[in-house]
Amino acid sequence: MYHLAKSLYTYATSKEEYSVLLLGLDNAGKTTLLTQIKALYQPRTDGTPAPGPNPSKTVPTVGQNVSTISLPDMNLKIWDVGGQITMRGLWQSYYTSCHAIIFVVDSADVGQDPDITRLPTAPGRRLSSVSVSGTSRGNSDGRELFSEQNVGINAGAADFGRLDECRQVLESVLQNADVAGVPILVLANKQDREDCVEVVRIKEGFVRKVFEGDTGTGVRDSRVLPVSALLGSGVQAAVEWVQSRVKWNKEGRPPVMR
Ligand SMILES: Nc1nc2c(ncn2[C@@H]2O[C@H](COP(=O)(O)OP(=O)(O)OP(=O)(O)O)[C@@H](O)[C@H]2O)c(=O)[nH]1
Ligand SMILES: [Mg+2]
Repeated sequence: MYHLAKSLYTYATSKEEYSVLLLGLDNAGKTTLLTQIKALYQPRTDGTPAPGPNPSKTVPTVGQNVSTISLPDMNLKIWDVGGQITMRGLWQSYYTSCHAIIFVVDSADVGQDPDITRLPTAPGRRLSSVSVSGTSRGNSDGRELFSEQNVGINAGAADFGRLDECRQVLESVLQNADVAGVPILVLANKQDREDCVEVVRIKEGFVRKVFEGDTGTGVRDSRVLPVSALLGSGVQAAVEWVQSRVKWNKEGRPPVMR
């Protein structure tokens, strides 16, 4: 009887917790986004809002930052991991336990015409040429997948910014069997910048092609949204999308009860 009462009490007082993984190239704005989300959703103990992002204090992430925000019907535990090449090998260790992925793209660093079909191709740069092995389609060592040659660095396509690198990194995330069925939100960040490209161009230029390609077949649910992590515009819509999709996918990836 005691055990029954205890489990009923625990059930009644606990909350569903979902893990959200922030991914994207270095400098995309992941840490800025996490800081903005905290400012919007995580008041300090005295009730005042947490401070918003401060560009002069932002440094490249080495390792991870994690914060839990409390929403009326769930907690979202948000993992911000470093996007530098040397950090990307760590990403896959988060895949099995995440309920959603937010892939952040710097909209001011994909060229003014972000259409992958226009990118010059250099032999040996395509991800399909990467040898794969191991249980999760070759990601036993993510560093190999994300080596400079494989992610299109020094591709000689200055007009396209880091478009090809971005596309290959997104493809390699989707290729991992551990993220199959996980909702993926792509954020076209830095929409406040004058030199940014519109979300529709990022979507049509490369994201849709990645999702519709071979690597995107395991994606259950995806969306592309414009945001400015720095100013906060679009951030609430992004959180709401994640909130609704993790719930919808709850049977595929059940939450942790806390
Ligand atoms: N204008 C503008 N700048 C932004 C925005 N988001 C991020 N930045 C700037 O972009 C730079 C990189 O931001 P970070 O948040 O550190 O990027 P990151 O993705 O966490 O980078 P890594 O930790 O290296 O993976 C910083 O100078 C930010 O101030 C945005 O929405 N608008
Ligand atoms: Mg960071």
